[in-house]
Amino acid sequence: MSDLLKNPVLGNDDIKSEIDGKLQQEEIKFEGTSKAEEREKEMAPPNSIHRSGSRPQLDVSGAAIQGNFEEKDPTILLPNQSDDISHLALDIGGSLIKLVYFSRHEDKSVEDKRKRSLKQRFGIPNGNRRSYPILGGRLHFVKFETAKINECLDFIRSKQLHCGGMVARWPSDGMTNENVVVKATGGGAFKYTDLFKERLGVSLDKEDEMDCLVSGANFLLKAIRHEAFTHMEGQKEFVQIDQNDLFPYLLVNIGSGVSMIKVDGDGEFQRVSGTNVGGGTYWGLGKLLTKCKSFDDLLELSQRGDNSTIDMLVGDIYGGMDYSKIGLSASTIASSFGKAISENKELEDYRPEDISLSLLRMISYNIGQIAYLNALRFGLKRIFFGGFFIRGHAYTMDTISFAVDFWSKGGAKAMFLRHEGFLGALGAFMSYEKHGLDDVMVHQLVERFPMGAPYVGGKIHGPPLGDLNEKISWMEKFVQKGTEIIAPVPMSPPGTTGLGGFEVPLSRGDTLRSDASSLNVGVLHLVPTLDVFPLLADSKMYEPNTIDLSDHGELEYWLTVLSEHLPDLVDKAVASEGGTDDAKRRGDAFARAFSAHLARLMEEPAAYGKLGLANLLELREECLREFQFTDAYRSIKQRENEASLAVLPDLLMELDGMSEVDDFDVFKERMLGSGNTKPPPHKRALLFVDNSGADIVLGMLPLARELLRRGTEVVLVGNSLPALNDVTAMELPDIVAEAAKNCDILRRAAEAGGLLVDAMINIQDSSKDELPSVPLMVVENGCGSPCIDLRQVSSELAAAAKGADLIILEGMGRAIHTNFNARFKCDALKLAMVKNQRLAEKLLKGNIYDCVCRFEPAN
Ligand SMILES: Nc1ncnc2c1ncn2[C@@H]1O[C@H](COP(=O)(O)OP(=O)(O)OP(=O)(O)O)[C@@H](O)[C@H]1O
Ligand SMILES: CC(C)(CO)[C@@H](O)C(=O)NCCC(=O)O
Ligand SMILES: [Mn+2]
Repeated sequence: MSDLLKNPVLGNDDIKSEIDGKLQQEEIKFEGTSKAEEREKEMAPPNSIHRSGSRPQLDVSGAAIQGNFEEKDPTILLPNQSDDISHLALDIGGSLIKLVYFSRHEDKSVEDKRKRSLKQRFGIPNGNRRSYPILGGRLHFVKFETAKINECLDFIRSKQLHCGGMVARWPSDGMTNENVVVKATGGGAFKYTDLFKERLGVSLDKEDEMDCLVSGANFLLKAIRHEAFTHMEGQKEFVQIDQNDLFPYLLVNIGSGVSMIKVDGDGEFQRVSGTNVGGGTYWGLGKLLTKCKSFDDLLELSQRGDNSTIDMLVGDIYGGMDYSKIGLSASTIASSFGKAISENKELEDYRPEDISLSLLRMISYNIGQIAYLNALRFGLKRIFFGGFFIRGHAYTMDTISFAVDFWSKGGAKAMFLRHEGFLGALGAFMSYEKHGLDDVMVHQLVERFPMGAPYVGGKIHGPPLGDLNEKISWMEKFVQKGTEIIAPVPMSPPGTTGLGGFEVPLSRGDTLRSDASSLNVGVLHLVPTLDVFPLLADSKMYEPNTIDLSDHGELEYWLTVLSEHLPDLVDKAVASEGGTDDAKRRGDAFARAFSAHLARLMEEPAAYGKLGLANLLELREECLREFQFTDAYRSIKQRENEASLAVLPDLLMELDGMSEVDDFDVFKERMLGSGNTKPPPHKRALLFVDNSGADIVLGMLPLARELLRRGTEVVLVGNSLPALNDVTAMELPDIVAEAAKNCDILRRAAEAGGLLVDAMINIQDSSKDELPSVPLMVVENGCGSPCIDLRQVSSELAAAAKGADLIILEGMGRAIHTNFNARFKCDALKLAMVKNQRLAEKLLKGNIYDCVCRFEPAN
């Protein structure tokens, strides 16, 4: 007997259960597709739509190479290529307007000598900036109620999203919008054409709604890691879809109405079914029956509901008995709302909570069932559900999953998409072919979760606050009034529906666990210069995180560690900015914001997608940057570097006095050989460095020096952005230059590697009395976190890695928290001191302050 039969009131206890168990992740299989089904499949209307992939012509007249002609991929300026492609796309549906818009990254990259010499050596491409004009920026996701379209128009105007690429040139000149065309889909693209022309002066370029849903879904499933997830009995489990095994699938978009689309490939699909009983039905009927003022209120009501007061159950009909012969238990819903017929009650006699739940279950089950039937009809293995009816709501997803599971007898599983309601808008955005978004690869996208919107009473109100001051003053108001604030403070644009931010569940579920999260999506950063680290043994199987935070105990522990460390971090951050009043305000706001993130994650660990310790640590750094703390450890790092550099000469002398460097067994053998055999030195070593001060100066530099002495090229790999007291790539050349003052080996290697700017000339006319040295180089790793995800590294690191045959990962973040279990194509050495008791015990069966030395030779 299935679970549905035993317990149709799915939820209650099941839903409350904590997120520590795991769903079995299986290939979804239907038990056989019959001949009749095959026939049906053939009879389906042959209206598959194929989309042309042609790209518009570039205007290359007057093209000129910018900068150095000798570069491998120089930037080409196209002065006559108009840049007025819009950076906004819309999906105007029956209930909601969805916006996807793009903001360009400021190009802060400086072409210093270090970079130029790396380019010469490795031939690093320019990040394809021109071939992907859209890259190098952020994609934002926002929604509004269609009924409040004016707010949407105001938002577009306030952000100048309607001005295309010309905003920088003529910011306030209304005339410039004349030729701007904005891609739009959904029925409203037709209905509101004139309104957009009148109010914003832009023309809407209509894109087919189904076309957009499909290209949006295909993009997400291919380009975003862990976009899809299953949700059963309160358990969310991210699914990694194999890009080469994505099609065919059934896409069920639950908007106001429901569309079911069989997707066979990019631009290859067929709308096979639909139902008019959808999200609009739930919200519309719910509004009439409960007098609720908002969709969220209605959904919240359902969480306290008991539908058996309204629904007619099998037991109501069968005198409390199961109808087991046909597999129905007494508690199965026989007829939604059926109890209302026989009782002599008015609408007022029913609890709105019960009505809402009954309605939600009726509609979700029905959609789940129709979806299953269509999947069966075409022999489809996967069903993805999108549309804003789902709204990240645990109970809704559980109900749909349950229906699919029940009807398919466990053979099929429903899957959901994190960007649920934005498929159409994303698809419309991608139809700007000049953006080249369809070529984006997984490793070029980074999702971030800024503390976007005011957060009160466990709820996020309003749109993300872009302005720093606005953010801080909101946080301050929050502090003053605490949880008493229930209404959002005025902000622009008012009255939007909870966008860009995240909400903390209101109740952990008296009856139902809420994860009232209207938007669990962050801002998508597109970074064209990111690459997959080429020395990973198996990049598909690679998992950076050593610690799995889906284990509740682990999550709790690490969240506590981070919150306990917070006051100290704030002190340091404030001090790093001179301890001014402004810095104090920002520090305070940072602390609130970061605590809010932690609280949110404690409540719902998967709120921001799949969560690992590395993500948490990066979130903290991002949050600091968000409140403009660019380098909290700046002065501490400086002090420690100076102190260490002062004792370096003595250390080097001591090391030189030793017969051989203090080594450890296997690595020692690989380096020094045994007996008479002297193994050849490595050709090039990548040293992923960690902390400033003694760590880099007295640890890694002497190690680099030993390698250089043996004739191994050394590449120091430093962070692109500051994180804790980690040394950054930017800081390394100066540290090396200081160290080189007292050491010939380092000096000559640094010269050869282009690190000593003044000495560059000497290399050119090659000093006669010195033998040429192997180079010591510095590359940035592409990240700003104490950990490193090797699926997303800088192109210069990827280029340097191509000739490397030794990797040394140093420090807790890079060698233990992440990459402890990573396997490489070449020799790898992982070095760290374990500064955490729990890790020492659990992971290494050792003690705090033990040192880890893992040497893994290439197979
Ligand atoms: N804040 C909200 N306001 C109104 N409806 C919401 C809200 N949040 C979620 N919903 C639900 O989402 C549905 C709309 O989903 P979606 O935006 O995907 O569809 P749509 O594009 O407006 O409709 P259609 O595609 O049928 O034209 C609503 O009918 C409602 O059930
Ligand atoms: C009409 C659309 C496509 C508009 O998005 C949608 O609301 C829908 O699919 N409605 C269901 C219509 C039907 O197939 O019965
Ligand atoms: Mn829609």
